[in-house]
Amino acid sequence: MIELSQQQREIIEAPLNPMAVTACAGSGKTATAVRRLAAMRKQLNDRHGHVALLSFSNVAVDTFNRDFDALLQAEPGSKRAGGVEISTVDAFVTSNIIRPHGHLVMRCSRTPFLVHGTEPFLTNFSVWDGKRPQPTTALQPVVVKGEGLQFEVGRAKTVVDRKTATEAIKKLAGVGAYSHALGNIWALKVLMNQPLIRRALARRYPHILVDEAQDIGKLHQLILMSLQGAGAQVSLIGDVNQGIYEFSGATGAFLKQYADRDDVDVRTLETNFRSVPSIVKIANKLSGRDDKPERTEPEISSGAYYFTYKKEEKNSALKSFAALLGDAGIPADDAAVLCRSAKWADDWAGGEDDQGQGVLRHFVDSAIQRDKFGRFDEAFKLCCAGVIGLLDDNHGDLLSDLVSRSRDERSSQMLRRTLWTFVKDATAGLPSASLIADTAWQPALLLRVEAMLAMLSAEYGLKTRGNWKAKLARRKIFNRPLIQPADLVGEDVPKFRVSTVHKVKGESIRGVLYICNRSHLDEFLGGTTTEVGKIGYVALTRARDLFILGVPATNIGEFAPKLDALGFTKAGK
Ligand SMILES: Nc1ncnc2c1ncn2[C@@H]1O[C@H](COP(=O)(O)OP(=O)(O)OP(=O)(O)O)[C@@H](O)[C@H]1O
Repeated sequence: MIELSQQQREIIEAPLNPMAVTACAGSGKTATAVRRLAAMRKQLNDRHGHVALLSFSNVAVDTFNRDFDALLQAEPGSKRAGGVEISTVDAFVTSNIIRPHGHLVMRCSRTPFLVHGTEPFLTNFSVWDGKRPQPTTALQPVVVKGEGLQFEVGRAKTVVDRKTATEAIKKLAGVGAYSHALGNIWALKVLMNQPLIRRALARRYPHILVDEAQDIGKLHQLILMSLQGAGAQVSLIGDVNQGIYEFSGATGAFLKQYADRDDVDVRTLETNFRSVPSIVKIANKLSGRDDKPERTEPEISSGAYYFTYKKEEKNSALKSFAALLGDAGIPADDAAVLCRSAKWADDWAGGEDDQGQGVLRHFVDSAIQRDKFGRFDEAFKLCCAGVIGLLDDNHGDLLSDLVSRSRDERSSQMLRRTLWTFVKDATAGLPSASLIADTAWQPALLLRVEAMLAMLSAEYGLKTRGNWKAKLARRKIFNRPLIQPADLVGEDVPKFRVSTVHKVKGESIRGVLYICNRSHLDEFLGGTTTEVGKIGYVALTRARDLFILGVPATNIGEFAPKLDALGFTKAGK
């Protein structure tokens, strides 16, 4: 059991008022939030009201659930209290607003369902961007100050004529479908048009506590403020320096502005329990904060270092990292190589050449996720997308039912189980990615998928599309395995978890190697004023004991003096 700090205790025990907690990295937001949740529930004198603790990832929600249960178990005689809900912001909005009430504003005659963009029936739903048709599901709503909603599409963020976009969105809504981004618009519309629903929700959730509040985007902000307008009290806890979702409109501004309101109780968490002092010191310099490290510097080599690497000699960089971990007594499975982008992470994990196209590509990627990375959840999602691509158009809503973890009907659960069995079983289900793709993997896939589709039709009445075999034809499939078997690599290269920084947000990792290019480094050193600067800050503050910065060999001359001045040590000195 941890001993709470005074700042943590004061937050947990504060009266039931709206609160804004700005906290530093590693400050124990998780422990504080679950205890605050329990304390709020105890204080709440309302049998029908629920206290909601919301965050932004399933990983965070799982952690909260686990810690909350552990907390209750530690209290003699207590069991999981009612009146508490822990979920993601999206799941909260979906289950409380979109699914039960969305049809009122979407004007559809069924329960609305989320589409992922890959469902074949979506080819009937496009929007003209002024030059070419684009998928309606690619529309991104952006709230523009003074102008309301604007819709952008594509990498170039082309602004689509508002009337054209609205018509396309309504057409999609007419069949009950909404994309992740559009769902929030419908939720907001329900709250704005239906005051009774708004008030009922505020009565059901009189207190809403949002973790990772720097990631609240404009539409989520409007949804929360609408509930607050109807009587709910909203509290926020977060760290603006870790706002790494600016690209999706989450600037951290809401958390900052909220703390300025007179009716909001403002608190701070300023002790870093995670990292050794030398890492906290650099984090302070980058963020302009003055957080206190709780830990003392261990005797064994720890802290913040840099070394150079060459892109074409990745293995040698990984070996150097392994050696530094060895010196610090950190096992490889408590270490990670972090990159700014998914493409880089793929490269550093020994990325595979692209194989497969269209629907077949989903199965290729599914096999790679399962066999190379052991990511079964991801493999399952991709496999579902592949199967849906082989079914008739009118099964458009199946994918969201299958992938979501929401309470589904029995038949849907059985279907999930059938597909899970297919994904897990490399001998009778999704073939092993180590098979030669064109002569062994694809033919096996075809046979096994055929058997599965026959079963889906017999057991669940799911109709297969006429040309399904053509969708699994050998297009862009080559005479080599989907993944290089480890024993073919030939060199004794240490295996590390390789990830984007975004994927490890919220985690503590003993040893971190953050691979940078020149511009990542430049922004890292510029502090937490830019998005890439914040990404570097998140990478740094994941590290408990050892943080290594990988600097391109060609840029070392320029950066070494700056890194030395910041408190880094050159590795091997
Ligand atoms: N009062 C405490 N005493 C000792 N350790 C603590 C205390 N509070 C939290 N911790 C520990 O600090 C570490 C960091 O906590 P946590 O992961 O919740 O940080 P966080 O605030 O969510 O950080 P970040 O935003 O950087 O992800 C955890 O190992 C946690 O157990």
